[in-house]
Amino acid sequence: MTNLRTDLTTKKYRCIGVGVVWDRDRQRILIDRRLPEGELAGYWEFPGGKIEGHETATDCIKRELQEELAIDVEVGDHLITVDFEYETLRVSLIVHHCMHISGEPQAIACSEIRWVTVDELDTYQLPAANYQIVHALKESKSLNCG
Ligand SMILES: Nc1nc2c([nH]c(=O)n2[C@H]2C[C@H](O)[C@@H](COP(=O)(O)OP(=O)(O)OP(=O)(O)O)O2)c(=O)[nH]1
Ligand SMILES: [Mg+2]
Repeated sequence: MTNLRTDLTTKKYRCIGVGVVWDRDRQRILIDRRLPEGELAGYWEFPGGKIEGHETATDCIKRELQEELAIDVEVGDHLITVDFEYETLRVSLIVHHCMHISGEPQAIACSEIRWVTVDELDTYQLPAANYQIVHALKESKSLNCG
């Protein structure tokens, strides 16, 4: 009971807009590597960030991708929302498919960027919450391929 109360009062909660950015021929997705210090240091992720008070998830994703990677995207369909609890943080990741419109991705707020296929995602170290996203991507891919 004490632990539960401590968790409820001290655990930070953040709502994050996340983009699965497809290249023009819809073969590859953009992932970035988090900086070597801070939360989830060195993990690979889908780009995104905190939803500000006034924003929709779509607004947030468009803004974050411009700020973090200097790319312009069209935010499309919702893929999945993942609620996940880390040791010191609770997050909701609101994930949308995006189309890359323009701009060569720049590693502004991350250490590295790569375009990868859905199958290649398995070889990268991703935050625990992201496995649900990868699963949803594989499911939508198998549906698309009939
Ligand atoms: N962007 C992103 N965040 C993720 C993913 N998976 C995952 O667990 N997270 C978590 C890690 C962080 O705790 C949180 C997002 O934090 P962030 O550092 O990107 O947030 P931000 O860009 O708004 O940065 P800041 O305001 O905290 O400086 O969501 C993911 O695939 N992409
Ligand atoms: Mg971010």
